[in-house]
Amino acid sequence: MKVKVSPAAIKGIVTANPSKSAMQRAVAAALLAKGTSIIRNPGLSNDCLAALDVAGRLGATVVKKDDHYEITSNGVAPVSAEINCGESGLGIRMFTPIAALATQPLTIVGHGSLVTRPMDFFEEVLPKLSVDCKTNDGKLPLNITGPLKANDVEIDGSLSSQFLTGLLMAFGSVAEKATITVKDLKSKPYIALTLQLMEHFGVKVENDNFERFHFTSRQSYSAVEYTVEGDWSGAAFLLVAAAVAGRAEVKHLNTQSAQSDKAIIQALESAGAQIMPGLYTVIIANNGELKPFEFDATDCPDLFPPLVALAANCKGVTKIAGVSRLAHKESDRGLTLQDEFGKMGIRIDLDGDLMYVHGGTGIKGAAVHSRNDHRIAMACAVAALTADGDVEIENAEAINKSYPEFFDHLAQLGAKVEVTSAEKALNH
Ligand SMILES: O=C(O)C1=C[C@@H](OP(=O)(O)O)[C@@H](O)[C@H](O)C1
Ligand SMILES: C=C(OP(=O)(O)O)C(=O)O
Repeated sequence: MKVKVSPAAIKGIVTANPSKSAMQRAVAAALLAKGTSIIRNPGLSNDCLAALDVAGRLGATVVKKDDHYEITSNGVAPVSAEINCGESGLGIRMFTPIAALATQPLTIVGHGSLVTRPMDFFEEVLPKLSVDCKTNDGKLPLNITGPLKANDVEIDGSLSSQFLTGLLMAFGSVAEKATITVKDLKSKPYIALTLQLMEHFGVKVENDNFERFHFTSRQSYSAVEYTVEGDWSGAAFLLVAAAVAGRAEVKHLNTQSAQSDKAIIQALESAGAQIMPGLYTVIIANNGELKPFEFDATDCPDLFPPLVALAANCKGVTKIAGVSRLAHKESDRGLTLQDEFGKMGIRIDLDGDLMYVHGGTGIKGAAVHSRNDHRIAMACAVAALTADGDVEIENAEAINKSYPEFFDHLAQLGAKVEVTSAEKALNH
């Protein structure tokens, strides 16, 4: 699908989409619980739908009601030998240790960018937990045979926090006395979100400074009701759109959330946008010329694309740290942002872990490509708002991975969005 976004002023009110990070975790906890859990404000993005499918294949009964899902489970009891995690990095890294609680051999697959993302971790760590694991040279498919035994284990958290989320969730239902020790953990706030979610479902884990996670006695997940929070990662694009091109109110955003990407507020503040946060709503407005800023996105890597769209509108050079966290996302996002924003006349320099965005030089109308990366499509759409002409985004359907409502929300805020071709694009 090709979508054309034209320059426009932003004005209006919109409700944030449900967080896929929170929704996928809740689906996993509901699978691990015994009884019926209710998930309100459910996400319907591809990653969320993949999580629901995985829960079904691992034995839960998933029923969609008007405004919520009912997930009934008796713990992990696979009804299929193959589990498909779609394109979700969190999905595969979280559900693999959970699936390994079962005794039967399972094959875990995915598609799109997921087939090129690193999974060596499992081959290294799962055998230490009594799980036989074979990867395809560190990539998908994974073949595992459990059952996983939760004992003391030391892991490396530098590539992704998602592996630790998976181990914590799985240990939560079987560990008696065990400690997970993690070295060099990145994306820490995502682990805070995992612990918060586990506690909501009745499993409590103590930690020392996010370095050691202690399970001290056998616990079990309870089937409960859970309401999915609004998504700071998706909303970041709308908040930046408001900061560069007008004013918007985004509702259903919890400013006390454990989500890492609420840090977008700090960047908007440094850039000089006007910010009016409530408890469950955020109003952002343009406040005249935006200033370049410095920001460390090491622990909130998904903010890079909206930060680049913001920086492109700030007069001067913005410096963002954490580029090394981007190499293994849906695309190699440092390079993708450099290429696609380059087409719109914005110079981006990459220097090791640092990104320099040369902003305020004028954004040009151009034809760009999402590179099958949802956050690149959304960043280009936001950049279009202040461009000197239309920006046409090829493979714009990539947004469905996390935020299918994105173009509708942008249009609701006054952007001119037009589907110029419904045909699926060839990969770039
Ligand atoms: O746990 C999660 O929900 C996520 C963790 C982050 O990954 P890393 O830990 O690999 O940075 C983030 O980039 C991803 O989009 C979602
Ligand atoms: C990297 C992302 O997700 P995941 O790793 O879960 O595929 C993302 O949403 O930007």
